[in-house]
Amino acid sequence: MELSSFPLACCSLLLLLICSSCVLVVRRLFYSPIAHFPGPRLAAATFLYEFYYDVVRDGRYTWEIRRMHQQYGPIVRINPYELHISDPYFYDKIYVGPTRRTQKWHWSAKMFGTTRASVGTVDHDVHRMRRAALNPSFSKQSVSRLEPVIQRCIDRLCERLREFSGTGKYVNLSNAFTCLSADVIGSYAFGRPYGFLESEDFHPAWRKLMMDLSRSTHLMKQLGWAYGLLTCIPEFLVNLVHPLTKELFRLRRDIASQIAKVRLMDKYGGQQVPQTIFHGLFASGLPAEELSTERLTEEGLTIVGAGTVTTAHTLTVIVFHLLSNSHVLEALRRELDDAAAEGPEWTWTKLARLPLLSAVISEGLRMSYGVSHRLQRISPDSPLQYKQWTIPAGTPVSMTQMDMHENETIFPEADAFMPARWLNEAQRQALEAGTVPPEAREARKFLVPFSRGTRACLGINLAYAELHLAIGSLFRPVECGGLDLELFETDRDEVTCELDWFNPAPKLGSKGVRVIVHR
Ligand code: HEM
Repeated sequence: MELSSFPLACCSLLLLLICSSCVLVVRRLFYSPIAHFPGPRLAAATFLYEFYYDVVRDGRYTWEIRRMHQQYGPIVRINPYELHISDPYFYDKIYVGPTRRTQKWHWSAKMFGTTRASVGTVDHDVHRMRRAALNPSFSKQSVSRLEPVIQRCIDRLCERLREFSGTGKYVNLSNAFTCLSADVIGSYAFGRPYGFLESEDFHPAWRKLMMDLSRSTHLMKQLGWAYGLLTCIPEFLVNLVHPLTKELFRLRRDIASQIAKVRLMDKYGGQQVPQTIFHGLFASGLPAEELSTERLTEEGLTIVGAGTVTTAHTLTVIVFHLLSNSHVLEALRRELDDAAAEGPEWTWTKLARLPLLSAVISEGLRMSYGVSHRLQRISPDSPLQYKQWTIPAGTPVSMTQMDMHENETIFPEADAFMPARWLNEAQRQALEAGTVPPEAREARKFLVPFSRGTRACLGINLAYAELHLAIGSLFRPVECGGLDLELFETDRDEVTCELDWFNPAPKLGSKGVRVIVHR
């Protein structure tokens, strides 16, 4: 190309870009199947609106969507393709079981960089196949078999915490719980714990990595192609351009090598093979291409990520509120004292029957939300009817768990930690009278930390087992191994969700929930 024609080529290209952008905007605003839904025109015209709140302002679109609902009503178009609903009574119509095919939206499914894992699988039938292979490892029975491993990790955590008593040093519980959940999932996925609980300071870098990856989900969604590009360039360059991606690659490599080991064990280990999630996958009958190390590495990455931050966050929120509400803590200790007096058995089954402990866990799950990001689902074959609105088949529709859990009509004083809201009247009176309430309330229609339907959390049973065993063990009588904890320079801000990084995150610069361990 001659030098003189270069500016002309640039101008033509620019003009083409401007014209095609205009056509795109007109199409989105006037000819989209959801053009008639309410919402800001700018959000309907371009993803830049969401980009501004989630990338530039670091995870604030969730709150902007709340504002939109105040202005436009319970159904809002929040970007060129997606509708968001704020109505707890509609939740079960979006997050449905196998009776209706449900797809994920390819645009948001790539936010974890694992589109071949169950969590990132768009297609309903492929997801069903992948999920069916994983489900047996996460059934109640399988998790009950895992209980000794979970309890061993919790006992180790308690021992490690006890080492801090009398030293005058505080412990960062946010980090400690992240080590606990990572060691549990490491043991179950690959047959050996990561060993993070042995780290002197509870390995803050691990939690930071998990949260940084969580934070980058918005960028992955908006600029998924950039991640694809990063995977193509040499690793030493990746480190210069984007150090977090280098860490992610390291984690991927580590998981891939763990999977390769499990594969070898599975082939040559005979009867000695430990029952791990990946051993279960190799025995699941999935077709060979589904068992490639590349795909299983993505599954492993999600399992490690999903099984770590979520449970740790819920535990942190629960302990913070218990230590801030002495009357609830005293009642819980009484319940656990009585349970301990019944005999040495200390199992998930026994603890799950304790009404106040279960109520504390439900309230903790409510206040920690599960995930803070809206979850998109698509009904590919049939339209959805919401009030007078017909939502065309194939439209991504989302709701936000945080909106459900903070709904004042359903949960009055939603801001307050009130486990009693999960107890019936008789149980509540018993609690106020200082006795242990008899049995827990069942209906929890609006508590959705794990989401619902075919795409709901895979690890529900594991999470409940960890929560019951960990809270039950931390606050059991001291002579049975329990602990006496006190908050250290920690206020509510440390557990208040200020930023939506898919997982709830507190304000920037947060130091985590810190405690002093008393003798
Ligand atoms: C308190 C703890 C937990 C909470 C609140 C939670 C919440 C959730 C939610 C809301 C989803 C749906 C995400 C989506 O639609 O994109 C999900 C999916 C998932 N969770 Fe959990 N989770 C927890 C613990 C765990 C644990 C311990 C594991 C262990 C492996 C786990 C593994 C997964 C996986 C693999 C998925 C993807 C499932 C699929 O798409 O088929 N989670 N979780």
